Amino acid sequence: MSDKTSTIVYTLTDEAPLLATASFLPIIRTFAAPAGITVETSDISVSGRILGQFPEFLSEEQRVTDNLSELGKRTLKADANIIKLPNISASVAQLKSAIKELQEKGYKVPDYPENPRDDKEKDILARYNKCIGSAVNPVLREGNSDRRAPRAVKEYARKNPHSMADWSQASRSHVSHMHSGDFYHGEKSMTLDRARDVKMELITKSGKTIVLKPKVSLQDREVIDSMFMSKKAILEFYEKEIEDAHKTGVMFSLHVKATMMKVSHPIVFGHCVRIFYREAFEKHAKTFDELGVNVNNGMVDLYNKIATLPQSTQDEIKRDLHACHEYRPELAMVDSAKGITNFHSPNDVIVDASMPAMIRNGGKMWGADGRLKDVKAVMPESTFARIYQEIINFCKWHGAFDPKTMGTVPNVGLMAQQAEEYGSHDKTFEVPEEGVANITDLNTGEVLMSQNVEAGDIWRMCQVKDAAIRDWVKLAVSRARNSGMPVVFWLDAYRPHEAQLITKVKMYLHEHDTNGLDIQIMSQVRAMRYTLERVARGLDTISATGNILRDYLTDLFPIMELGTSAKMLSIVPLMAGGGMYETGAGGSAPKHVQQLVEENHLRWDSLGEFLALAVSLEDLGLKNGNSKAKLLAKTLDAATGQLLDNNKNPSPRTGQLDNRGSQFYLAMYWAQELASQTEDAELAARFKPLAKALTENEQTIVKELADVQGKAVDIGGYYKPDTEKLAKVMRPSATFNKALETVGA
Ligand SMILES: NC(=O)C1=CN([C@@H]2O[C@H](COP(=O)(O)OP(=O)(O)OC[C@H]3O[C@@H](n4cnc5c(N)ncnc54)[C@H](OP(=O)(O)O)[C@@H]3O)[C@@H](O)[C@H]2O)C=CC1
Ligand SMILES: O=C(O)CCC(=O)C(=O)O
Ligand SMILES: [Mg+2]
Repeated sequence: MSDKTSTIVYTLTDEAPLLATASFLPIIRTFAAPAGITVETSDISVSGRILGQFPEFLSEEQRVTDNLSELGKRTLKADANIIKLPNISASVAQLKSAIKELQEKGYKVPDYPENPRDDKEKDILARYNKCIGSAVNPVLREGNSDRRAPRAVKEYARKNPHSMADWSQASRSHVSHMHSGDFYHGEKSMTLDRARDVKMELITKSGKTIVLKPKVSLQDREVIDSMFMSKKAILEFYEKEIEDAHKTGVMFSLHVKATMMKVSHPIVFGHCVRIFYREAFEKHAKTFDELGVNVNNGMVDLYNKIATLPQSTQDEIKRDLHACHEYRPELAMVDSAKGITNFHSPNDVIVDASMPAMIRNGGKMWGADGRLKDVKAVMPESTFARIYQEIINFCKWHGAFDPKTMGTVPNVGLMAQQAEEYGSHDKTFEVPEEGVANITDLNTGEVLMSQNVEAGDIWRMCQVKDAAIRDWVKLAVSRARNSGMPVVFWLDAYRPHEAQLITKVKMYLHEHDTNGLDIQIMSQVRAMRYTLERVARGLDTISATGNILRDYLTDLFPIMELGTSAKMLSIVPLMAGGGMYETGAGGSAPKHVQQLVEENHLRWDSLGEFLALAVSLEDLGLKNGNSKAKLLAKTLDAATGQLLDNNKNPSPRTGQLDNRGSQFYLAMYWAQELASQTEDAELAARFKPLAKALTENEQTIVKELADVQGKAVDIGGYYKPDTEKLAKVMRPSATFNKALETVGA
């Protein structure tokens, strides 16, 4: 057993997952060491990523390696075994706060140059841009995605159903998307006949050639798409929908994915804000221009920038903004108590989580008065928005889903190698002038695809590699075989890109023994309807989808079934042979940090980490023939089962069992399982003292963990907490800490 193959890399990320790690990592290391497993860490937090970008601004001791790139390289190795926790996909406002915190801590990283004046500032901005949005996942996801609710978790949810609000047939909530002029309607797609290098260029009406992307190397049989969103069409669409919401008296909400679609969706978001407050923006255009206000980053940007103006001007602008509300619909709120609207920041309402939350709430969102109300959910891109209308239709007709009886919908997602839209940031452009946008072969000059575009349109090219599609089909077939569930490929034959995929899926299905399997291909809306009809009858159905629907469905169904996507198993079988185990599909829940700091209670549920660790250990055991690792996995699964059976999940309420208490119980059950098994006497002997110490001191430890709650604590920072302070806060039980030491390395 070589050292290399016995290593698990555990990521250090941000917010609640990072806090939970401060307590969980010592537990993992205690259990892993007797099996010869080393647990390394890799800091890929926002602050870590920033520091990794600017070594020359830092002192020798402050410098860190670019962990994200290193970890990205590791995913290409056959022995990679990575546990990846959710991380912040930062908005510009979050990035600026992180920079400020680092500067205050003595790290001399440069300011964020919003409007770079020279090459040096342009370089700084380019480096910072690598830290914003979904900067981590696309680098690490060198495999397709397998997300599902483990049986024990599903059973737990059936026995302990979360609340689901009622749906009324009279609900007025609905989804509004564009019906022309969006990415869907003008899309072109092709499968390459051979490897080619291409460029993306704009031939302007005035005769200029603007090269937007000088070179993209494409592989043989790769699928590429060219699509654009018309600015004119989206502005008209917003005007119409805002007016419609106002006239019909429903609340207005906008749902985008500005994290993953970090180039296109902030633009899509900004247009909506400017149309909503059109009169105020027209009146103050000159001032906003001078201040460099950019509401693509949300109203927060506007409020921050006008703060430099004389009070009377600020008041006038605010008055004019408020005046717009007179003839505009009510806006959905993110935090009604603090007056934070849907327009505050493009990352506050993230479609994959926000739409399920709305559906779980009986189709309602919060209004400014703190009440739940019917809402128009605006998602400009029609491609995937329609699935939400379909589920709304279903809920209006059949009522809310019942977590006690509903079936499960696991997902097999085409994600590898920056598949589809989620890999398109570096090939997405806001068109500067009217013209023809071409994807042109660099060697032959052949124009592969061309689009007529106008100034302000968003033009992008997406790619998906043949090997990724082939691997996805293989994964779908193997999940169907292993689970016995039917699989539906959610593919729309009318959409050019998906028509190309359908051809490939049909071709690659022939490579497998599909005898006895139920595999179908259906357009999104039909697939949704078919799946929901089964869900309501308690039947299970695997969804095999592209990258965006992977993201949407792996929040949507888990939130209906389990109350959160954080309890999912989320496996990325890396194409090079290794494995990455993501912890849930959930995010990093900023309000959890606030509760910890104010009340020393962490409500974060580490169930996702427990599940990920078990599959990571199992994989290590299987690949290395390490029977101890396999046994650790088996006993951990049993311990997690006990944790669920005994209801030892964290409570959201201060004073009750929290994340630390839940982790303690996991450790106790795990140690008991190891001590009592008979497969490996050595491991049993190693863990007996720990099992005894934890069992005997259960009450003391739980009390020690509860006693610290209720008071404010200092963890020495938000984006870069102080490691020692954090360890002290997250490991407050001396009895527990001492017991862990009994195992020894
Ligand atoms: N894979 C990744 O790296 C991902 C990262 N993100 C990032 O996460 C941040 C927040 O995103 P947001 O859209 O608010 O989604 P979250 O999933 O963080 O939060 C939604 C809500 O779900 C509940 N929740 C989620 N996970 C857990 C858990 N483990 N234990 C208990 N409750 C949980 C919390 O609700 P409550 O406490 O009220 O019950 C939380 O407020 C953003 O920065 C986003 O970019 C988002 C998705 C994936
Ligand atoms: O990377 C991100 O920003 C979010 C990822 C996400 O939502 C998911 O994978 O489900
Ligand atoms: Mg998601």
